[in-house]
Amino acid sequence: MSGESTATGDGAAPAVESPPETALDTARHQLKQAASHVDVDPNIVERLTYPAAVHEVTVPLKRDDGTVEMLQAFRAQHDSVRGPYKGGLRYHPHVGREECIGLAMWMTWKCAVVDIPFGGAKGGVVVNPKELSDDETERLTRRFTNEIRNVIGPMTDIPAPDMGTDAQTMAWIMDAYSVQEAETIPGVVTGKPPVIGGSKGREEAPGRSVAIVSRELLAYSDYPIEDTTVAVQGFGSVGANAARLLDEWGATVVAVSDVNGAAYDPDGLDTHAIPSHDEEPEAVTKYADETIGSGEILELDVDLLVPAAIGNVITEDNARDVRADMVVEGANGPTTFVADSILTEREITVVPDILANAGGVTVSYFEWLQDINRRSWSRDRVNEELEAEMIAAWDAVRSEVEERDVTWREAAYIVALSRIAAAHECRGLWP
Ligand SMILES: NC(=O)C1=CN([C@@H]2O[C@H](COP(=O)(O)OP(=O)(O)OC[C@H]3O[C@@H](n4cnc5c(N)ncnc54)[C@H](OP(=O)(O)O)[C@@H]3O)[C@@H](O)[C@H]2O)C=CC1
Ligand SMILES: O=C(O)CCC(=O)C(=O)O
Repeated sequence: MSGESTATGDGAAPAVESPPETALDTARHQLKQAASHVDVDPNIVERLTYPAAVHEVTVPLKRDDGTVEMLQAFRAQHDSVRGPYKGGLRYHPHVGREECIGLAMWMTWKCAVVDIPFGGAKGGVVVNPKELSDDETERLTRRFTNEIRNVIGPMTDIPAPDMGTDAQTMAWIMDAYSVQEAETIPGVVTGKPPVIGGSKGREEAPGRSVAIVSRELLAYSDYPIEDTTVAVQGFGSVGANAARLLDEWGATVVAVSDVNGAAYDPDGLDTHAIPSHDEEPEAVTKYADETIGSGEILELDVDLLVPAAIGNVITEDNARDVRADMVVEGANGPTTFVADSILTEREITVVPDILANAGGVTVSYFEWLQDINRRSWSRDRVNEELEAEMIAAWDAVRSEVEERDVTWREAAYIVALSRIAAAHECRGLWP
């Protein structure tokens, strides 16, 4: 299938080697570790070790030259005890079945940490979006929507953007789905453009929550933000928004990177002058005076490191070279399980993805509420409510850190797993 040959194409030029642990391995290890801290029915843990369903489809893509390529695509649905499945869709050459399951599990915990009434899902198409024209991306998206339309819906499973997809992709999904249903159904996806029911502030939200959590961690650790140095790997929806906010709030952002490498200035970069992935892909190093490698950014001697690109970048091989005092995970699963133990042993504080980047799905929830009510919120209201939700989640996790003397990741899992297990107990697991 040509989707498989696309998967090994060189267009994305990954800056890291193939993953030593799959997202699913990591997610399962983390669940097992969390379960050891919580008084939870082992049958519930066993249930949560597996996805409820994984839908695998093949999508014919008609290229502009008239040829047709068959692409592989997935939608993994993990758990819906607290509400409809929720999670992003990525277009990336390395999308895989196990990766989608692991990412769907993280969505379940993430929604529970911020206490929003959704479960976890994730999906994607095995394709390099940088090799597609806009027309090809639209055709692919509409056809993919048709292939999964029976398993998505505003009350069942609600996709959103992730790597390689954006607001326009969500608009095409909403349109393709609505045409089939013969009515306009904005709530089938979130992360849409505001003109068709998207929420103001959704695009910046995951980066904003990474910045909020970083700010809280710095205050908690007695690091004045104006004396703090930061490095951010990935300058897309998550990384660029996080870097720019931290810059605005007084931190010195010394390095930001994309797939080609990093712009570096020990005196601080002007993050607004560097094009984000949305503004111009692969342009971070284009205008920089000084550059370093994409991997090197992870080993800079900074106070705070924010990996916000792809998964599995901090591994057994480089975890001992990380020199930051704190890591706030912007990407999903940037730290492998083994690397996480090494960072813990080295007393490097790691705030996990399921808390740090949860602002995206939180504002997706606000968007879904706005769609149901057919009433839009102001950007100020969105940002104020996001701030309140993130601080509540931060406080819940911080309490567990303090009371149980566990890592921030264990604490976030304890909060999530307790809420999910309580819902399973209450609904009854075994019919
Ligand atoms: N978008 C969302 O709502 C959310 C996303 N996330 C997670 O955050 C991460 C980033 O997503 P998002 O910001 O949306 O993605 P984008 O596609 O907007 O941006 C990704 C960024 O990472 C860079 N990048 C890609 N591959 C590599 C690589 N191999 N090495 C270094 N840099 C690389 C890209 O560079 P280039 O421009 O050169 O391609 C780009 O700057 C993912 O893990 C995603 O799952 C988490 C929560 C919500
Ligand atoms: O907004 C959403 O529904 C999900 C965003 C996402 O995929 C994520 O948080 O990883």
